[in-house]
Amino acid sequence: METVTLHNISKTYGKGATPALKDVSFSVNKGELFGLIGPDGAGKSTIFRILTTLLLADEGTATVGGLDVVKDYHRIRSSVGYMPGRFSLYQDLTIEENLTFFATLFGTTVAANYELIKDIYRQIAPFKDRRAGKLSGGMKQKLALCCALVHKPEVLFLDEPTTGVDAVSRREFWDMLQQLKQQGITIVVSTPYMDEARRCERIALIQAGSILSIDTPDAIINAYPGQLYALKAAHIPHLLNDVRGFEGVGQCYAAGEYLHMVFRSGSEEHLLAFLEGKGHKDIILKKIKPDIEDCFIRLLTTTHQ
Ligand SMILES: Nc1ncnc2c1ncn2[C@@H]1O[C@H](COP(=O)(O)OP(=O)(O)OP(=O)(O)O)[C@@H](O)[C@H]1O
Repeated sequence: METVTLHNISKTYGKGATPALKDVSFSVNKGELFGLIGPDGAGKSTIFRILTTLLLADEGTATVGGLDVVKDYHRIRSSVGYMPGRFSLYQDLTIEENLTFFATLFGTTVAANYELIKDIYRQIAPFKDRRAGKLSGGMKQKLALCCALVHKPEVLFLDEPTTGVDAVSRREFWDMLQQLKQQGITIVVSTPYMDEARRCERIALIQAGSILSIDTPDAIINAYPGQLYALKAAHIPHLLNDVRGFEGVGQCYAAGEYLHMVFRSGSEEHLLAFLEGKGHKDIILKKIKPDIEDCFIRLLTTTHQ
């Protein structure tokens, strides 16, 4: 059953501006952990603002829990949890005061829905008298999640919850989301970190207001056309220039300590001979499986050609 739907949603902020969303359509199933994956400015926050009824789309329709975001905005607001990208807590209130405040706002109490938040809250409870402004990034994130959950929402919208948080806290956060999913909550989460896509059941890759692809991470990876290679040599900056000068190579870009590349028409032997001729040493060229970032880059060029 579909819990969140968007049909042909478009949005432009102000006259003459570049559209933030262009004809976006997708749906999220009940109980699904769905990821919106894309770089800054892709349009992720705009989608969240429309779905949480804070912003009107110019065109298209959207529903949450079967309710229309325009007509039924009031009912939607009480049935969803929203953790906006920018830190949304009251800096001068303590952990406990923030949580009580959000519970009161929704006409409930912390005790009434404690079961849902207890595993997360336990981790920050030792600091419950500390002001939110004095918490670490990871603790702020846990508190914000508790506040978004305290009224037991059916759908949870999390806008870049792991941005600016350390690697361990990021991993812990995704573990928490898996646990919430077990409790039947539908979760829509955005991230600019491609490696986090793997933690979602399905993802939408989004760029410049358009959806490039929607599927499971595995299906997106399996749909990668052709063979991807990783290439390394003693001097990487020159290598990138030289490879780009070789006719038979299609895309080539830096990816960690390697370059990732695909052949357009050339072969491994020809490329190796070409690079050796340019004086490159210790060359490693190997076939690799793409990750989500490779798929994203590939989709970007095929979509914009
Ligand atoms: N209030 C606003 N007024 C004008 N333009 C806006 C506003 N909010 C967003 N935009 C523009 O709309 C586009 C999409 O922005 P959006 O915030 O939805 O992207 P995002 O993927 O969430 O990225 P970010 O992480 O940077 O917020 C961007 O070009 C952005 O500059």
